[in-house]
Parts: sequence; C-alpha cells; structure tokens
Amino acid sequence: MVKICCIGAGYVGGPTMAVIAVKCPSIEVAVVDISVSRIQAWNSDQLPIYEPGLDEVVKKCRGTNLFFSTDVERHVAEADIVFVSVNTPTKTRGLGAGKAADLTYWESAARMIADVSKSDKIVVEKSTVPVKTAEAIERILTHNSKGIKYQILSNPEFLAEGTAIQDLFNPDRVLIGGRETADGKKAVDALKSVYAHWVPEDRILCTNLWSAELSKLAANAFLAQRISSVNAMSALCEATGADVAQVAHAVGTDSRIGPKFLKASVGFGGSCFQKDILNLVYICECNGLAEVAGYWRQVIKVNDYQKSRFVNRVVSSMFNTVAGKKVAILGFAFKKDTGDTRETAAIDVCKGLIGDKAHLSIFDPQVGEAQIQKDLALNKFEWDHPAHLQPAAAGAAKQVSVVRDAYEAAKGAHAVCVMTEWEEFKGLDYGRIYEGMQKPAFVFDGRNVVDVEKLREIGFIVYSIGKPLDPWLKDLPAVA
Ligand SMILES: NC(=O)C1=CN([C@@H]2O[C@H](COP(=O)(O)OP(=O)(O)OC[C@H]3O[C@@H](n4cnc5c(N)ncnc54)[C@H](O)[C@@H]3O)[C@@H](O)[C@H]2O)C=CC1
Ligand SMILES: O=C(O)[C@H]1O[C@H](OP(=O)(O)OP(=O)(O)OC[C@H]2O[C@@H](n3ccc(=O)[nH]c3=O)[C@H](O)[C@@H]2O)[C@H](O)[C@@H](O)[C@@H]1O
Repeated sequence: MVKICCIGAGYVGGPTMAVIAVKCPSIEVAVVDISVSRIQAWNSDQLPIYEPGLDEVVKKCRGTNLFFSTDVERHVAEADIVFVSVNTPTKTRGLGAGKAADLTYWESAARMIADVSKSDKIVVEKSTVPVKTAEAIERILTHNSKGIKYQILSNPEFLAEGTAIQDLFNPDRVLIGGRETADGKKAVDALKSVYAHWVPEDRILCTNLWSAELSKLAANAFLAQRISSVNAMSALCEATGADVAQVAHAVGTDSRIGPKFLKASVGFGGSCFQKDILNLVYICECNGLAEVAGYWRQVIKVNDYQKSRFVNRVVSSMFNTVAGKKVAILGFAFKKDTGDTRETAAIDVCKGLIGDKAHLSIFDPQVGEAQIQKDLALNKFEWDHPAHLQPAAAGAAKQVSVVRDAYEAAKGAHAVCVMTEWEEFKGLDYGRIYEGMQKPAFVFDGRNVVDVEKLREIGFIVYSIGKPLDPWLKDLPAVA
C-alpha cells in the first residue's frame, strides 16, 4: 500500500489530503502537525476549519485510510510520498522583511525529513514557495541523506477557500513540476498516478520544477491583478457616474477577457494574494527586475488604496468624524462561506475606524469574538505562524463588541458597513434596521450586496463601491 504523509494540517493540508484519501482507497494518508489543538480538532466532530462539504469527506475516510496525528516523525519515516504544506509567511525581520517568504517552517520540515527517513522518498512542495525553493530543499536533504534518495516535486495548490472541496474534486488543472532526469520523471509519474484516480489526464500538467513553482505565484498575481484593475475602475466610476458592475459586465463579455474575478470590492483579502505578490516582487528585485517588481507592487498598492478609500468615505460622509459613533460591521471573514479572517479587508477597515475613535459592533456568521479581537490586536504579517507560536494578543479593544446577529449590531448605530458578501446580508429586513438606527442612517456597502434603490427609499444614505454616488456624498470633496 502506498503511504502518503502530509506535514501541515491547515486549510490546504487537511482538505487536500481528505480528498486524496476519499478518491484513493488504496492509499493510506496521514496528516501530521506540530499543533496539538489542530490535530485534536481534526479528530473531533468540530473540524478546525469551516469549508462546505469537508465534514462529509472527512467522515467517510477518517480512521479508515485517513489519519490525523501529532506523531510527525513516525508518519514521515513510513511514507513513500511526503507533502509539505506548512506556513510560508512574509518575513517580518531582517533581509527582505515585509516582502520575502519566511521559509523557517519549510526548512525545519526538510531537516526533520532528512533526520528521520530510512527509505527513499518523494518530497512534494504543496506550500506556495519562492521559485527555486526546490533547489534549497534538495541541498538540505542531500547534505543529510545517509545514502537515501530524494526526489523533490513542486505540486502547488490552486483551491480557493469556500469552494475547496469542489475545486479539489474538479480542478481546472493539477500542476506537477519535477527534475527532467529519469528519476525525476519516475517521481512525477508516481504523483500523477495518485491524481489520475479522479482527475482526467489532460488536466494534469507536467513541467519543470521552476515553471511549476513560478506558475503558482503568477496565477495568484494575475487573479489579484484583475481585482485591483476593477477596483481602480471603481474609483473612476464614482468620480464619473459610471457603474462598475455595468463596466465589468461590458468588459468581461469580451471572450478574451472573460467574466470571472471582476467584482469590485473593498479590497481582496485571504492568506495568499498579498503574501505571494510581495514574494514575487522580492524575487523580481533580487533578479534586478525593478520595473517588473514595480508593476506587481502596484496591485498591492491599489488594494491598500481601496481599503483606505472606503474608510475615508465612511468618515467624510459622517461629518468628518466617527468619534464616539456606533458603526455596525456586517461580516469579518475575507469572503463568504469561510470562517477565515487572514488578511481580511475588514481588519484594515476596522482599524481605520477605530483610529478615528468609532465604536464598532461586529457580526459575522462564522467568526467569533476571540478571533476578531486577536486579529485587531496583531500587527501586519504576524498571523501567519503556527497557532502556538503567534504572539500573545493584547487585551480586547474596548471600542469593539462582537454580537450574535446583524440586527443587534445595527441597533442604535449611525452606520452599517458590509464587509463580507454573506448571502444572509442580502435578505435582511433593512426597514427594521433603519428604524433602530440613529438618523441620518448610513449604509456603506463594501461588497455591492444591498439593493441600493430600495435602501434609499427606506431613507438610508447609501454608498456602494463603484456605483453612482448618493447625492449626499456627491457634494462632499473627493476622498483618496
Ligand atoms: N489557504 C489557502 O487557500 C491556500 C494556501 N496555499 C499555501 O499552502 C501553505 C499552507 O497554507 P495554509 O494551509 O492556509 O496554512 P495553515 O496555517 O492553515 O496550515 C499550516 C500548518 O502547518 C503547521 N506547521 C508549520 N510548521 C510545521 C512543522 N515544521 N511540522 C509540522 N507542522 C507544521 C502549522 O501548525 C499549521 O497547522 C502556504 O504556503 C500557503 O501559501 C496554497 C493554496 C491555497
Ligand atoms: O493561493 C491561495 O491561497 C488561493 O488564493 C485564492 O483563493 P482564496 O484566497 O481562497 O479566495 P478567492 O476567491 O480568490 O478570493 C480572494 C479575495 O478576493 C476577493 N475577490 C475575489 C473575486 C472578485 O471578483 N473580487 C474580489 O474582491 C474575495 O472577496 C477575497 O477577499 C485563489 O483564488 C486560489 O486559486 C489560490 O489557490
């Protein structure tokens, strides 16, 4: 029986391995992690991550051919194929701080593999890593090899949170990069035969190592670039009276451009887009490609601009101050259908409003108080480390309360800000919300989910990203 071990039981390691296990009953899959609480949760009824369809997949094979364990060394030693899916955060100190990928966790995983292995292994990069990382990993493994042979493969993951299970069941493509030697090709074939259990062969792309590593960074950069492009247009729409949804539709019906990923928003979030683009920028700089670095850096700058533009719209609309005013924040996750808050635009918006002394009342259907308080207390890039190694959060912010529903959040508030496009926010009784609010009552929709006309009829002053401005906002000076 082929044995697979995955180091890192996170958003990628957990779902990916669960799908491999469910699709390949002949393979034994162990997912291991240094975080005891994470592994306990994977072995319980309350999985550590919320992902539609995940519970069902895990229940089908856990205890049969899928195991979650903290016995990292034993499972690595026994495996034929070792996936590494550990954190690759942005460095916060030293060379490349604020841009370069911190490969501490990757390096320690590689050293541990070298220490405990007693048989030949295929080591698979599942984490997103800088191009050329495989070379560094190869060096660590071969310098400590004790005669054991390793083949390094790059097999980046393209799943998106909220749709992870459907993305894994039916991927656009699976990408495998390997050395172009006989042993390299054999390793690529071995991994290909795992995916071939359910992925059509023409969707399994095989490339050299560096193309696979770079393609992952490139794909995320292209995706994020589309969002920054439409978000840049949203600012121009507000200035001119165009409607960004109409512009995006008109642009996206060109078959060369396509309709997906053109939704204007308060800014993209999630654990990877910013980190991966910063990583790309750093690699370009290290290769003397300043113009290319500048091009991609602009994607992040526009995203930061979009978030601060939103905060400025809120504050300037409300007589240039939100000090002491209650503002309801609907949604905190970085997108709907996930409880993940990593790099969510809501963090920067909330911090901006708190900076202007607002009192926030936050509701998200999947995110609890402890997580929100922690997110608002952590500094940039501090979140992307194993849970037990994160800095202890400071005490709860006094200006922030986390409540159990949208109506409670909005009661007595001066404004409502929609930060996540949860379906339930579309169907709220906005008449009831209006009744309970201070007047004038404002809605700032960072996701274009509310029915602007209906809300204006109720009496709200409404700001919606990239939409023709409410007369109230039109007369205010433009904000940047
Ligand atoms: N979250 C996502 O949707 C996607 C993430 N990725 C990439 O996958 C990688 C992992 O991301 P996530 O799963 O989101 O992170 P995560 O933080 O959810 O999971 C990483 C896990 O690795 C564990 N870990 C760290 N060092 C370890 C070690 N030496 N030994 C054992 N366990 C260790 C941590 O405790 C943690 O549970 C990152 O490189 C990320 O860029 C790629 C595609 C999608
Ligand atoms: O490497 C990764 O981590 C993953 O990053 C993204 O997946 P994810 O971050 O989970 O979610 P997305 O659906 O890409 O959304 C990212 C952010 O962009 C925002 N977004 C997305 C699409 C859009 O049109 N407009 C927009 O503002 C979302 O609300 C969210 O905040 C990619 O879509 C995945 O292919 C990739 O594997």
